[in-house]
Amino acid sequence: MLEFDMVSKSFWTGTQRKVILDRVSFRVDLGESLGILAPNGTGKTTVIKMMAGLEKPDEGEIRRGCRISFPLGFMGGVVSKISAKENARFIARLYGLDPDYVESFCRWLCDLKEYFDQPIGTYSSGMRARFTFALMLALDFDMYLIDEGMPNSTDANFNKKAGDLLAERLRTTTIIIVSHQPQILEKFARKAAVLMDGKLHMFDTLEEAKRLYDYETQG
Ligand SMILES: Nc1ncnc2c1ncn2[C@@H]1O[C@H](COP(=O)(O)OP(=O)(O)OP(=O)(O)O)[C@@H](O)[C@H]1O
Repeated sequence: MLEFDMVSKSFWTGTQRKVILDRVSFRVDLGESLGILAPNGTGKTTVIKMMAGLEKPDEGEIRRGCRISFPLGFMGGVVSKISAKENARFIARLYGLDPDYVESFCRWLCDLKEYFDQPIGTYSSGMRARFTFALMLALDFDMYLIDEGMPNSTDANFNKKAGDLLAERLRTTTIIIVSHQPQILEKFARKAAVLMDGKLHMFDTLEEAKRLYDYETQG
């Protein structure tokens, strides 16, 4: 499980305080994938980072009772000076996994050909997105954190392979996905929440969440 207990978070922008979460409590249990709908700029990325432990709450407590992924697309642990191969093997060792397996899984999924052995600093943003997505799926997590859906890749072959794999993972793992587009959440989660004005409103269905979201964003 992942639990937020009276968690608050805000940023000082120089002229005002931007409140992301105001004493928010909720819990996500394994097997209950959750989609969080939020308009742009309300704090989707910040909340996902807090779930992963990359951003600290100002107040309150975040409890993690399972293996939670880094956010999809997060490049923090990846070193640009070395190749995808070397990164994959290094990170596999950090997580106590077989480096040969992680390397070959990533090589197959992101299909970067000879670039897989070149420094990541030479990749396009789409190639990087493909690699970090492959790496996330190669590691064994109970909960996957996804910011705004699939990686930004124009490679149709990769999108198909990655989409199928993610759908397959959904049967055995739990996904928390944040987006401003309800249609992205539909594919991943039945339970949904709306993040706005520092509060997280939880609903049993995406339909109910959409009603509040549409009302608030479209009037
Ligand atoms: N470290 C920081 N210092 C100050 N303000 C920040 C910081 N991080 C985020 N913010 C502000 O907090 C708000 C929420 O940011 P965040 O990136 O979490 O939103 P988001 O919903 O993911 O946005 P988008 O949809 O545009 O990607 C924004 O107004 C942003 O400028």
